Amino acid sequence: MSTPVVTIEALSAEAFAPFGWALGGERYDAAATGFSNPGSDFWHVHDFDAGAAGQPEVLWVNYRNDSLRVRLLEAHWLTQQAIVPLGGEIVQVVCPGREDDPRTPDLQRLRAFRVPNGRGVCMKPGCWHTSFVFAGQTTCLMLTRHSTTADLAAALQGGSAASESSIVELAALGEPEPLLQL
Ligand SMILES: NC(=O)N[C@@H](O)C(=O)O
Repeated sequence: MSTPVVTIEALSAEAFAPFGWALGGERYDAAATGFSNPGSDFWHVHDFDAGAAGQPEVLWVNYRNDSLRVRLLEAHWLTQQAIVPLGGEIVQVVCPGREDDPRTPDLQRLRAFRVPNGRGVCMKPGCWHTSFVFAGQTTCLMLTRHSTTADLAAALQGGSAASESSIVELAALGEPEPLLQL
């Protein structure tokens, strides 16, 4: 089974639109709700949705996987999830579910985006994903859902299946593990 190679793409709102929203940027968006003066700018970029009855949660996340090989993917079924790198960059891998089975990633449509410091992404619920760095560790601010985090942490710590998230190993699907490249 040959190893698929996936080229890491530059982040843009258009390219990321099938998976969610690209966030932020250095330039003030005068067309958005906000304000600018010589001392600061603020502007609207996204209305985060933690899902019905969801309590939005800020999570601090460190990423250290620099293998650039996609061995597993994760999806959260109730909430959007935003990731904003702080002081570094990440590579965000995203993948839609199969048309006939959203609970299984459609690996033919897997993509990877470079998310630089000062930008971010917010994924739609059900977006299969995983994250990498090029070297070292990148700390990120994450917006997610309180119950999803508690459910996922309990599952990862206890070895049980999560209810609000799914994690699949590509090998268990009989799929090759893509390698990311610039
Ligand atoms: N906490 C949590 O949900 N983490 C994962 O979704 C992830 O992408 O890191």
